[in-house]
Amino acid sequence: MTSPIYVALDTPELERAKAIAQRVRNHVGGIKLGLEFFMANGSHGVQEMAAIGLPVFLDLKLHDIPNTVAKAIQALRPLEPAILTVHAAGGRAMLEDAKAAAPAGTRVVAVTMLTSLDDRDLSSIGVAPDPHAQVMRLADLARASGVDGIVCSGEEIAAVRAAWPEGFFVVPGVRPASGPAGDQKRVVTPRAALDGGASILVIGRPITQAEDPDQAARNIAATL
Ligand SMILES: O=C(O)c1cc(=O)[nH]c(=O)n1[C@@H]1O[C@H](COP(=O)(O)O)[C@@H](O)[C@H]1O
Repeated sequence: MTSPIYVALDTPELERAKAIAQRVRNHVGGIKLGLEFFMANGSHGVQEMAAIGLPVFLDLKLHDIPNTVAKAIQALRPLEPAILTVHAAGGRAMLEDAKAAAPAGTRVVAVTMLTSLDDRDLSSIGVAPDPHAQVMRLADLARASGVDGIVCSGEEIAAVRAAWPEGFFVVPGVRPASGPAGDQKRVVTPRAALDGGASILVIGRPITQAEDPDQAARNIAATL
């Protein structure tokens, strides 16, 4: 069975990203490249990482007017990422245009409420302090817009899966039982996220900051 773990290679250093990917490649299902990597290495860096042979999740969390997001995705088309993120809060037209602009084989997933936020953070941006309701609302919007799925925390995944059985769901903010949460606020274990119905798990620092990333990935895989 292919591993549901996508390792988040959050580094600006191409050689470090390559080295970690090579070390963990037998214990993960794919690699995630985000803003930090993309700002430093651009499309060329993504192509070099793709050559390693694992599926690439390009996590740029696009959020702008529909035309700008669609043009940005058109510019990324040659990369043919397996997964691409946009922000659900960009609204229906943006989500529709993002999906239309993406290559046929790319799953477009909409970030709902970042796992680094909690109810107080919602209040501070003028949104009702109810993470569950906010995620469900944005999941409905994402589904109606025709994108492939959403990103949410492990706290909401079971309800999201029940409401959208065929959706593709990405769960970050997962931590092995003993690990530090760092800047993440809505955290569950990898096992709990998978049991709740996650399609894939995004795991960064628990693997990349470990003394032995390969062993860390193995240990997490053994709990699934
Ligand atoms: O879209 C994401 O991947 C994402 C969404 C979200 O709500 N929270 C979140 O942490 N992420 C990403 O998931 C990764 C989590 O990394 P760690 O906290 O180190 O495991 C980072 O690359 C984040 O950018």
